[in-house]
Amino acid sequence: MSDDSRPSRTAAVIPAAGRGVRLGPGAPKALRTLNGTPMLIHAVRALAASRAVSLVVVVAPPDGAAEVKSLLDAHALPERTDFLVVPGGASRQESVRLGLDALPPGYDVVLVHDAARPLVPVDTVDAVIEAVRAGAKAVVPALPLADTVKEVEPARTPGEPEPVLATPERSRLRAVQTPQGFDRDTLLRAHETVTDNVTDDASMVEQLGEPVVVVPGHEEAFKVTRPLDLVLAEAVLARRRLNDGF
Ligand SMILES: Nc1ccn([C@@H]2O[C@H](COP(=O)(O)OP(=O)(O)OP(=O)(O)O)[C@@H](O)[C@H]2O)c(=O)n1
Ligand SMILES: C[C@](O)(CO)[C@H](O)COP(=O)(O)O
Repeated sequence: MSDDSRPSRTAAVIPAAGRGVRLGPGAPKALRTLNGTPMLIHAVRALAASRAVSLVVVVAPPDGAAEVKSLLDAHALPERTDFLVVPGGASRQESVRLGLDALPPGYDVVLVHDAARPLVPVDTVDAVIEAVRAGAKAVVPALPLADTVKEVEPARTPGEPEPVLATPERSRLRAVQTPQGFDRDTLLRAHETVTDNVTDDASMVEQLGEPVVVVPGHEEAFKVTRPLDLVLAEAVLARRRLNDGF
């Protein structure tokens, strides 16, 4: 387990500014509740559970910074952790960059964690931090795939059959999660340099030509994307309560 006794200091940026279109109509995804508590609060608690994380920067929906500040004030969070809230942007990439702009000096390890992955276990968070502290410039937690994957020629009309182009060797593929962990300077350089639209921060570091390594992810770090994921997330919380003896 990590601790703060080493000179290295770790901050986490939590992009939480997405609408959650795939989840269906309603409040911005991070503000929707799981067992009565906003998803964002679950995600903040999951990151702040690591004793190595001393600052959490929450990137709120563009017009929701005041609401997010009130939510953080209204929920019990570890006193050892500082919190900042900034408004987000139109894409995940822009939201992460706005979070990085707000990072004060003195943090050399930076995690980027989706608010939409509210149940990541602290051991996964600590494993990512440890790998960065051990010298990796970019670390991603990931899992082997459960399904065979096909590369296709995407249909021009939804529902049309799609020709298969290839079947990539599954043993070499990983499904990537968050938190992704970075040496701060490398992540800042990636966000300053890469302008392509990408879906994760590690791929920006790859584009710099810097090495990225994978550590084991966790099933419970899944992303809440579609309505069925809400059912799964609440089932995981119910199982945890049972295991904790509540
Ligand atoms: N403009 C955006 C878009 C996404 N995110 C965040 O990036 C994370 C991963 O994005 P995803 O799960 O794809 O969320 P949404 O963009 O909200 O989902 P959808 O595509 O269904 O709208 C989420 O925590 C989301 O809040 C963000 O901070 N700013
Ligand atoms: C960052 C991420 O969670 C890694 O799996 C993912 O890439 C986010 O992608 P999305 O396109 O915003 O769902």
